Amino acid sequence: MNIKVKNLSLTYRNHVALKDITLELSGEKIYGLLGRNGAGKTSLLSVLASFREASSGSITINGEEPFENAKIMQQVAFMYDKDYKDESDNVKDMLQDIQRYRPNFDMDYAEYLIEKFKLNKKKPVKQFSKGMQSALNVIIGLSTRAPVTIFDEVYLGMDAPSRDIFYKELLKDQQNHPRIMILSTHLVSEMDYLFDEVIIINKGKFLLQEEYNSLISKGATITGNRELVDNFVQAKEQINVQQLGDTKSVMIYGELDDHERNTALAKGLEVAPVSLHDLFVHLTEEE
Ligand SMILES: Nc1ncnc2c1ncn2[C@@H]1O[C@H](COP(=O)(O)OP(=O)(O)OP(=O)(O)O)[C@@H](O)[C@H]1O
Repeated sequence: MNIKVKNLSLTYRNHVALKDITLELSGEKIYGLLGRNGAGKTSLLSVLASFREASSGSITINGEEPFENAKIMQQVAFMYDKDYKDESDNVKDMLQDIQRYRPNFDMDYAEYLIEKFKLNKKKPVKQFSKGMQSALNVIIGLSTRAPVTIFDEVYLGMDAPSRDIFYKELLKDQQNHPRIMILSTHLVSEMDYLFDEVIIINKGKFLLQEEYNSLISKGATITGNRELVDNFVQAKEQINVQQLGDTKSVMIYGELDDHERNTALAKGLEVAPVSLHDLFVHLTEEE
C-alpha cells in the first residue's frame, strides 16, 4: 500500500488551505500528522479520504486516484470528530451496517473493544456522551481494519484512561494487522511514542517528513555549569533556555556528532534528548 501526494493544493472559495504539498507514505507504519491550528491537517486528510477534491495536484493510493473511486474509498477509513446527534441506532446496529460495506471488518474485535471502553450496547448512540462517541469512532476505525486508517483528532472528549486504552489497542492491532495509519493530533507529548514517522505541515505547506527517531536525534538538551553550557552552545541554534542558580539547561537544534557529544560529557555536562513536542513548537513558531 502506498500513498503519493504530488503538488497538492486545496482552496476553499478564496482561502488557500493547502499549497503545493508533496509527500509519500509507503509501508504499513503509524504516521503522526502534526501542525498548528489551521495548518491544514483536516483539509489534507479529507482529500486523502476523498471527502474533498483537490484544487490542483494529484493524489494516488496504490497508483489510483481515490476521488469518486469506490474500490479505493473502500480501503480508506477516515475517522474524525463526528457528531452523532441524529443517530438513533444503538452501537450494535450501527456496526452491523458498517460491516456490510467494509470487507475486513472484524465484529468480534469490535465487541471486545466495546467491552474495553464499557459502552452501553443498548443505548441509542445519540445519547452517548462526547467521550463515548469518540470511543465509538475509535472502535469503528480499528475494527474496520482498512489498509489506510486515518484518525483525525479522534480522542476529543475522551478521558485519560480511555485515551490510554485507545493507544494500547492501536499499537497491538497495528502489530497484528499492519496498515497505513495516520494520526493527526495536538497531544504531541502524549502520543509521540506511537509514531514511526512524523509529518509536519505549517500554514498549508509541507514542512518535514522524517522517522521519529531520526527527528528527535536532531536536538539535544545540554545541562550543567552555566559557563560551561554557555561555551558549549554558543554556536548552536538554541530552542529553549532554563536557569536555576548556577545550573543552566539549554535545548539546541542540530545534530551533535560523536566528538561534540564526547567533549560535552568530558566537561561534565549532561546530554539528553529533546522531545518531539519541543521540536514541533520550535519548528512551527512564528518568527
Ligand atoms: N469549509 C471551509 N471553508 C473555508 N475555509 C475552511 C474550511 N475548512 C477549513 N478552512 C480553513 O482552511 C484552513 C485549514 O483548516 P484545517 O481544518 O484543515 O486545519 P487543521 O490543521 O485541521 O486545524 P485544527 O488543528 O485547528 O483542527 C484554516 O484556515 C481554515 O479556516
